[in-house]
Amino acid sequence: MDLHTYPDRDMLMMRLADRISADLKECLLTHDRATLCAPGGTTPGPVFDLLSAVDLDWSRVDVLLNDERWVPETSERSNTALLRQRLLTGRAAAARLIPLVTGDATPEEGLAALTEGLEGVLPISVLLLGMGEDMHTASLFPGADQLDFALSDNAPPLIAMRAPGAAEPRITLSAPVLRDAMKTHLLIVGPGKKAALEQADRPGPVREAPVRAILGNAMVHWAA
Ligand SMILES: O=C(O)[C@H](O)[C@@H](O)[C@H](O)[C@H](O)COP(=O)(O)O
Repeated sequence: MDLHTYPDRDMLMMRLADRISADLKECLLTHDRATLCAPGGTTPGPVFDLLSAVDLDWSRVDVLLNDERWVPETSERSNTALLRQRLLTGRAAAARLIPLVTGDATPEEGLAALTEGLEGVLPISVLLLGMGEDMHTASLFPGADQLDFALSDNAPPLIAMRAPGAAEPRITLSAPVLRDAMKTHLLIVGPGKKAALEQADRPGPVREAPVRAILGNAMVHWAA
């Protein structure tokens, strides 16, 4: 495992934002556009704040969530709202947001339109992921109804997912799309997630620790 440990969370967020912006700039040197794929949840806000001020050609960047909770954007659980408030502001307001939610009642109903919206933005250039203490990443939760499908090599890019560990239905990128990313960073903080990471790093079935699907490709960034 490629684990990077930082003296504190502030340092982690600064160094990670630097790395992600360098990855994006490098990609834009040789490609017309770059895709930055980002998590929701409570951890990445400070990285987004720092990135939003970075001087790069954001008009050539597509921003896509790893996964979305099936809630309206007015909900405080909306990952899209988090991106709009913390990342797609300042200089980064010029980036293009690729939606992962529709006004449909269920993710199954929105799936086809959202999958069409992914055309031209894959593979992911720079992938930032989070992880839960149950070792889920994106919305690949242990015990989720579509987990085996989402982990399979022939999975479609987007999957509707319901899981005991998730408060609402989700839509998530599948394991093959996450694994195809050119650069992958996993952001975790705190002792509970460190212990979970160590457990995931031991051999075992991916379905019991879905983060294993990407662990071999990822730079892992941790601070207490
Ligand atoms: O919508 C989500 O919940 C995510 O994208 C999810 O995969 C997240 O990254 C982890 O659950 C960690 O979440 P925290 O940062 O809140 O611990």
